[in-house]
Amino acid sequence: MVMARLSTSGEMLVMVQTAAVADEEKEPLIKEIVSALTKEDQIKVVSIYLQFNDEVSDAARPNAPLELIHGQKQLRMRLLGLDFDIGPLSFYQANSRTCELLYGRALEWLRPENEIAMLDVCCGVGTIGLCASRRCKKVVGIELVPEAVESAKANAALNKVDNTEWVVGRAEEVLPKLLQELDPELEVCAVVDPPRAGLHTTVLRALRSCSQLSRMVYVSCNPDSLVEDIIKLTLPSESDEDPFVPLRAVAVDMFPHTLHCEMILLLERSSKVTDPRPKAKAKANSEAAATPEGDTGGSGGGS
Ligand SMILES: C[S@@+](CC[C@H](N)C(=O)[O-])C[C@H]1O[C@@H](n2cnc3c(N)ncnc32)[C@H](O)[C@@H]1O
Repeated sequence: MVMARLSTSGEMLVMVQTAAVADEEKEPLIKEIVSALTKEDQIKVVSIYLQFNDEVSDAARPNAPLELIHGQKQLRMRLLGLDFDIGPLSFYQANSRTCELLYGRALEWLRPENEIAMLDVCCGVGTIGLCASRRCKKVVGIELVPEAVESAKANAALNKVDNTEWVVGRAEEVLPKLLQELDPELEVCAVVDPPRAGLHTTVLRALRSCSQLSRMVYVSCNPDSLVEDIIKLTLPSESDEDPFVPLRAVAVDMFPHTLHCEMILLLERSSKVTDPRPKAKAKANSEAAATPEGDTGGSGGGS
């Protein structure tokens, strides 16, 4: 398996994954890979990693042996005026250009302004949180992969951002405690951007029951898990007076010529949203009253 990542300046990081090889086969294998990947002038391969993976999986595995066999450790990406250094094991959006549109719209809807604190749940190398950090009081990012969290910290320093905090761990283990320990005076908003499986029930419950959390943007690459999670965040229940309400949604064509896309969905607390339905109902009633004998234009029969 070969994973290739192209930077905005045309440089490439490549990770080659094979089954483990005997010690005496390793050197010749490395020589062959490096020579094959660097002889092409048109592609500037600046970093090559080799990972041994004996499991039945073609994904980058955080705990499998990994070796830098050529060039620099990380690839630099430029995004919305900031620089991000990323390694081979960290998630990074596949399409840099569309990614700017995605983050731009997500943050426009989220409005992480002034004194508000922002949670970046499943933050990867900290891209969304860092893009928001100059607008809000504080950003707290949570991410499972240690390499990505190290990059998020380094990326904050690289961009001279000093109001962020990055926590490594599973969101379902870290987030409930983190929300409980928040300064109660602080208003909070959140971006959640989980993997295809969506958010863990514990995370959904913690987000829903945190009254300081007024607004949330859900970024998703899987409409099935998005729908399931949104139902859990919005369905009215007797014990919860103030569920979230979905307000806006848009699809972003992150993967052109495929059936896949990213979704952005804005949720606000129901107490902060004016229900448009009474207005619509009042309008329909006044229109019906203005029609002679309330005639709706039909043949006169009831329904
Ligand atoms: C779709 S990516 C989004 C990353 C980042 N927001 C971005 O736009 O680049 C999902 C991220 O969630 C992380 N992740 C997966 N399961 C997680 C969990 N249980 N808790 C926290 N992070 C998790 C993955 O490692 C990955 O970085």
